[in-house]
Amino acid sequence: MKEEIRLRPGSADDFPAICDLLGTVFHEDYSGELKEWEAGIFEADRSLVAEDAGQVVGHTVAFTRDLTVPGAVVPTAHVSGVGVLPTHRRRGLLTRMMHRQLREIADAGREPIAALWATETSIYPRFGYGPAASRLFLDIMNREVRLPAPPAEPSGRLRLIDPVAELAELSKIHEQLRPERIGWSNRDERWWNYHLADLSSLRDGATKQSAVLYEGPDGATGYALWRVKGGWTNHGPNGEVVVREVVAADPETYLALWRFLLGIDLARRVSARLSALDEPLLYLVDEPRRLGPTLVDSLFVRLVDVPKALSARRYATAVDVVIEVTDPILTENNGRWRLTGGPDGAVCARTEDSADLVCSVTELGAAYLGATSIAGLAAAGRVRQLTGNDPTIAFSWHRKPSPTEVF
Ligand SMILES: CC(=O)SCCNC(=O)CCNC(=O)[C@H](O)C(C)(C)COP(=O)(O)OP(=O)(O)OC[C@H]1O[C@@H](n2cnc3c(N)ncnc32)[C@H](O)[C@@H]1OP(=O)(O)O
Repeated sequence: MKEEIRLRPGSADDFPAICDLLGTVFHEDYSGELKEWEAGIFEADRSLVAEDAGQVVGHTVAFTRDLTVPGAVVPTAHVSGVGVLPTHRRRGLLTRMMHRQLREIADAGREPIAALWATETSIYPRFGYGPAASRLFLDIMNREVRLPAPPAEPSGRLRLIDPVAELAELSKIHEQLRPERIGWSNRDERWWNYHLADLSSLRDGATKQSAVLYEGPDGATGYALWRVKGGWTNHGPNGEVVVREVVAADPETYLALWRFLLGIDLARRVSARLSALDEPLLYLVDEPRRLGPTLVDSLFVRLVDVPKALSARRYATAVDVVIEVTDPILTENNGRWRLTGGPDGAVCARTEDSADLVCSVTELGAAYLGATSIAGLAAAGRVRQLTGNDPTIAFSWHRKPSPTEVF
């Protein structure tokens, strides 16, 4: 009789087989430097494998990190490394792994939400993950856009640095800004090393990673990371600056960093793949159209513990609303919840009162970071508003999410 495919916790011994699987499903070479890179952040005790006759045929892992949400920093299971071998796809293995992983996160009780980046947008809503943030891919014609002049007497100056040698500086700025930046994940030393690792297999024909720091009288206030893909045509230089990250504490720093990136010689394009929907660059340049923005989904959020998650974040205005939630996977979330609170905090408790709105846990995940409008979801028929008590403004936030890394 054919043995059933079983799910079991992963272990450090499974790591080579997991890398082989990830290499197969993501069409990458996960041997050598990529394998070493992944080993630096692998959490064996939070990995889940599907095993068929001794072979690892499916995998997922939840990384232990925090996420900044409106008004709070919340422990968040960062789900990643999801794959099922092509020989075993569409037999419900992902479904089994997602259900088991969510149950384990819920039972552990530490993380009220989970988050992930999806390779394909349609995969995760069925498991309660809602598209909670969007990003802009920018494809900038750098010679066609003008930025305002820098201040006559700038308070800081730019210095090219080795990002690994000056990790402490980068980390300090990141930590100072993180509590306010929706969608940012904390980076301990392992995650900084992972983030800054400059693997040749990830350069896609570009130079090694470069970095610049903006330093004012009281210390560094921002940095940028980028690479350049050199190129020439019959018309001359045609390089592309590939921006990885721009972190700035204030408008002067932000302007200085982008002036620098847009002005790099021998480049005719500047690309950035993690720009926020309210990216200040949109409001700085004279020709935003020449930024070539394309809208793409980014972070998906799953409320694992609905009352805990809803009371963990803050709200833009006073809110007192009853939400009827459906969650076919974590059924303890089913039912009516009264959310009361505002800018200083919130509480959420089970109620028998009648509902103002009805939705699935996926829509709550989509609205959680303040970027997806509840009224918009209602207009799409995804949320049912039963009364005029509309929490759309309360759920929104003054800045859009700006996740800085695909984990
Ligand atoms: C957070 C991350 O790591 S994102 C990375 C996701 N991984 C990848 O993209 C790697 C390549 N793909 C794969 O490894 C697999 O196809 C997976 C993991 C996406 C899906 O695994 P499977 O075991 O085939 O999924 P499963 O059989 O449980 O399918 C569940 C449902 O999702 C649907 N589904 C699965 N994959 C996809 C997809 N790529 N696009 C659209 N729908 C999908 C199935 O059709 C099925 O729908 P149904 O219930 O209506 O029939």
